[in-house]
Amino acid sequence: MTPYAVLEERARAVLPEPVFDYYAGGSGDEETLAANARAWSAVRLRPRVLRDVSRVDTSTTVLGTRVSAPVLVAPMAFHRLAHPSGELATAEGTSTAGSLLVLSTRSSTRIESVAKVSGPWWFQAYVLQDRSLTKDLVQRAAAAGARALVLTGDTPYVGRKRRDRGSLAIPDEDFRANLERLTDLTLAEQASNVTFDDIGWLRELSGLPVLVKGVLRGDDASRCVQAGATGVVVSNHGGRQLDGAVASAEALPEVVNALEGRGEVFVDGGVRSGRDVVRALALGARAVLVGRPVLWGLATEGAAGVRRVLTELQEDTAHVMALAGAATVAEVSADLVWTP
Ligand SMILES: Cc1cc2nc3c(=O)[nH]c(=O)nc-3n(C[C@H](O)[C@H](O)[C@H](O)COP(=O)(O)O)c2cc1C
Ligand SMILES: CCCCCCC(=O)C(=O)O
Repeated sequence: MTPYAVLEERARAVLPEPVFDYYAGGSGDEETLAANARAWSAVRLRPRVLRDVSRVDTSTTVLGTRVSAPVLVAPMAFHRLAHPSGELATAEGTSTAGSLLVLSTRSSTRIESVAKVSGPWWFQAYVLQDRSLTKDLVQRAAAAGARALVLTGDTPYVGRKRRDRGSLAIPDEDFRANLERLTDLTLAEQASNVTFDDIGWLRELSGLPVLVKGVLRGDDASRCVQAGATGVVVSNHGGRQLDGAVASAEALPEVVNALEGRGEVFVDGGVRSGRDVVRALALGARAVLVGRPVLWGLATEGAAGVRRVLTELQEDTAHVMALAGAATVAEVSADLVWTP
């Protein structure tokens, strides 16, 4: 079993089945969920020999913020389903690992409380049916110290997951952690009329740089940047939205080529090892985001588990960089990828 599979099994053992299924599942037949992991494996590396790798530095910057490694925490909903300390534990584990948390609109803990215990963090924005709710959330996030917004663009409707058999109960207090005044629940659903124009709207509201998450095409990435985005996150939502969508590793080169350095490119989906991190950087990503592994760490050991997942990924990244002949993140360049 891979270290990731071992961790996943540990989480399965401690989580109620509906919660595990909600976290682990993908949409439809889970084709894209499976494709994500396979596509990283298909990227072969061309290691350099006879390079001085006696010291390897995995640190880098993301939108100007220094992080200990190019590995960030993806936005994920409802961490209190995994652990009573929820997003507070995730924020603590993330900052002690020197990483950066992207806090979900669907956080089950108040934004301001997370901000107090967090290192650098970004806020993930879903545009909700009642846009005044979104306005309030992003302005609160900016006031609480978020350094960027991540607008998720791939969720006009939530993907249908067969593993969700309707038995997942989200406690009202978790659902409403940041939506106390909500009376009509439908108003807190994702809006299905979000467009490129909303990038400028969010920038103006918050005064923050905006990344667009869920981009899988070069033309969309270009339009995001033209509309004012500072970059994009290449993502298929961890295989939870359009099943059959291209794997993230397959989409990344098209997006990187289209942007030609006009914005920072991040990627997520199936990143499970230092090999995958190095593959992503070599294909042009600034950093990766990891999702489910962080939830498994949180479920099994709280903040310490989140920290462990991130530091093990960092250490593995350093090891893979050394064996590939790259002493710094800048040295992880396109020539490391083998093209048949
Ligand atoms: C349980 C769960 C909840 C998620 N919630 C959100 C969310 O609230 N907002 C969002 O933009 N993406 C959300 N995502 C998608 C992640 O941000 C990310 O794209 C994906 O998990 C990365 O794939 P990985 O889990 O294979 O690493 C969620 C993913 C999972 C597994
Ligand atoms: C009941 C609201 C579900 C929000 C969707 C969170 C998400 O992006 C995901 O589960 O994936």
